[in-house]
Amino acid sequence: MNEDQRSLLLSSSSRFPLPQGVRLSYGTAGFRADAALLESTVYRVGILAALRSLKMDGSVIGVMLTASHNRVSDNGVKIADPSGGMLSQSWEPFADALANAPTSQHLLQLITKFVEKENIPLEGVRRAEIMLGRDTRPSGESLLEAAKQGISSILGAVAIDMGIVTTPQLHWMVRARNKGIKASELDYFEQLSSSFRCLVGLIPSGSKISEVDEKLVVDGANGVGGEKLEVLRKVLDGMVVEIRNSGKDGGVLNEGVGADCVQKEKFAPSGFGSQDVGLRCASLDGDADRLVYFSVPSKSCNKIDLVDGDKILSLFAIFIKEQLNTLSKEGSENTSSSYHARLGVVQTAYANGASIDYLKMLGLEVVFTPTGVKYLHEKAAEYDIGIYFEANGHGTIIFSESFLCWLEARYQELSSVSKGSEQQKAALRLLAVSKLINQAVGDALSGLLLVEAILQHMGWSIQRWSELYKDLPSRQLKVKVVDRTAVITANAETVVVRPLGFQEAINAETAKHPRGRSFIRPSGTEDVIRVYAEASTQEAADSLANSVARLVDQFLGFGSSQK
Ligand SMILES: CC(=O)N[C@H]1[C@@H](OP(=O)(O)O)O[C@H](CO)[C@@H](O)[C@@H]1O
Ligand SMILES: [Mg+2]
Repeated sequence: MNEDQRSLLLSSSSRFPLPQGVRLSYGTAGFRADAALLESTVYRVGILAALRSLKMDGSVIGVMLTASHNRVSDNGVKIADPSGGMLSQSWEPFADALANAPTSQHLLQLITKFVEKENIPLEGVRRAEIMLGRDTRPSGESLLEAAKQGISSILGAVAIDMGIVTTPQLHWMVRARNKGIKASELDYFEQLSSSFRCLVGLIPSGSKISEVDEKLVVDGANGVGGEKLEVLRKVLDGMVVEIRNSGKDGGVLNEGVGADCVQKEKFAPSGFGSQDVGLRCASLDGDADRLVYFSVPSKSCNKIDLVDGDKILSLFAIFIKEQLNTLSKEGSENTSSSYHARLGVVQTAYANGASIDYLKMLGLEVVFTPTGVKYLHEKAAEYDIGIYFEANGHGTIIFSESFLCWLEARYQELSSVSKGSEQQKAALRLLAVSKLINQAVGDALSGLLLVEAILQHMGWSIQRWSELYKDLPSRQLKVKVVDRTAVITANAETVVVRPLGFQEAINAETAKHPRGRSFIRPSGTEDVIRVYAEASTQEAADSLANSVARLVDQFLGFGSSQK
C-alpha cells in the first residue's frame, strides 16, 4: 500500500471511531443494530465494498442500507456481490474483523494484510464501482454519507447513489449492470411490467376469476415497497390494487404492519379488518424483500387465514411444473426438444410440515438448508430451475444459464414450426417468468406480480389457493439468554448438538404431541434464541413451544420468554 492510500485511510477512519463496547457480526443478513451505533460500521463496509469490487475485476458491488422488518430506530448494511446475490461467505470473517477493529491503526493493519493475502490491486490501478441504496429510514441519509466516505477512502473507487430503493431493486440493478444490460429503476419497472403483461396475455381463455377476486389490497409496512408499488401500478394500468400503509399517512415503519408481523403473529396488519372479509390481501416487509398473502375470514375477529412463503412456493412450483410437462409432451424428433430440466425446491426447518408433505406428494425434489437466503440461494442454484422460499415470504426462482439458453432456442424453433401451440406458449411463459422474477434475490414486488399472474391463469381465488393444503398449527417464540452462541445446531438446524442433552430433552417434549416437531436456533439478526413448534392443534403447538422455551431457560441461563 503506498503512502497516499495509507494516509487517506488513516485520516478518514479517524472521523469514524468505533463506539465503545460495540461488537457486531455480519449475521444472517449483514450488520444490524441501533442506527446510532452504525456510522463506523457503514464506513468500514464502504471500504470493504470497494475492495470487493477491485478483487472482482472492477465489477459493480452493491451496498444496501436497511434493517428490513426491524423497528425504525434500527438500521443495517449488507453487500450485494457482482451476481446480485449475497456477499460471498468467504469474506464474512473479514467483514466482522473490519467492523470490530478498535482503532485506525488496527484497521489499517487488517486491510494491509487482507489486500496482500487476496492479491487485491490497490493504488488506483483499477476502477471500483459501488452502487448504494437505502430504505426509507431517517437514519439512512447520514449512514449513506458514511458509506461514501468509506468508498472514497480507496483510491479509484466511486460510489453511485441509487437513492431510496427496495433491497431487491438494488440487487437487481447490481446484477443487471454486471451483465451489461440497462440497470436503472425505470428499466427494472419496464422488465417487470412487460413480462407480467406477457404472462397475462397467455392466460387460457377459459380461466376466469370473479370480479370480487379482481381486487388486491396491499399492506406496504409503511416502508419503501408501497411507494414503489404505486409506480408499478401506474405502469400497469388496469391492475386493480389498493395500497395501504404506504408510509404517507403517518404510520410508523413496521409498527403493527408488514409481512414479518403478519406471518409471525397471524393477525391482520393495522388498517385491515372486517371491511376486508374475503378479499385477497398481501403484505410486504419494510424493505420489500418479503411477501405474504392473507385473507380475513370473518367479521368477528382479527384473525387471518395466512398464505405464507411455503404456499407461494407451492403455487410457483405447480405452475412451473405444468409448463415443463407441456413442453416435454410429444417432442419433435429434433434433439433440441429433449432437455430434462431439473426442478428443485429449497426450504428451511421453518417450512410448515404440511407444505413439505404436499410438495413431495407433487413429486418434487425438496431439500433443506439453514435459515438465511445465502444458503437457500446457493442450493437452488444447483438446479436448472430452483425455487426457494423461507416460510416468512422471502424467496425467488432461479434458472440455470444452460436451461435458459435451451429454452430460448426451443421457443424460436416452436415459433417457426408450431406457432400458437401449447408447447410454444409454455416455453414463452417460462421465459417470461425468468424475466419477471428477480433472480438476484427474493423480491416482494416481482413475486407479487407472479402470484397475481398465476392466480389469474388458474382462475383461482385466494381461498382456492389457500386450500392447496392445510397448515399444521405452529408457534414461534424468542427467548433471551446469556450467550446465544452456546447453541450449535446441525442438519439444517433441526438438531441441537450443543449444549449436550438438549436435543434429547426436545425429543421427549415432542413425543407428547401428535405430529409434534420443534427446534431451536440462535437468531442471526437479533440477540435471542428462536423456538419453533408445530403440532396437530394450536393448543399442542403452543404448549410444545412453551415447554421448549422453558428448556432454553434451563439449559442456557435465566431469561424471559416472549412472543
Ligand atoms: C425465523 C425467521 O423468520 N428468521 C429470519 C431472520 O433471521 P434470524 O437469523 O432468524 O434472525 O431474518 C433473516 C433476514 O431477513 C431471514 O432470512 C430469516 O428467515
Ligand atoms: Mg426484508
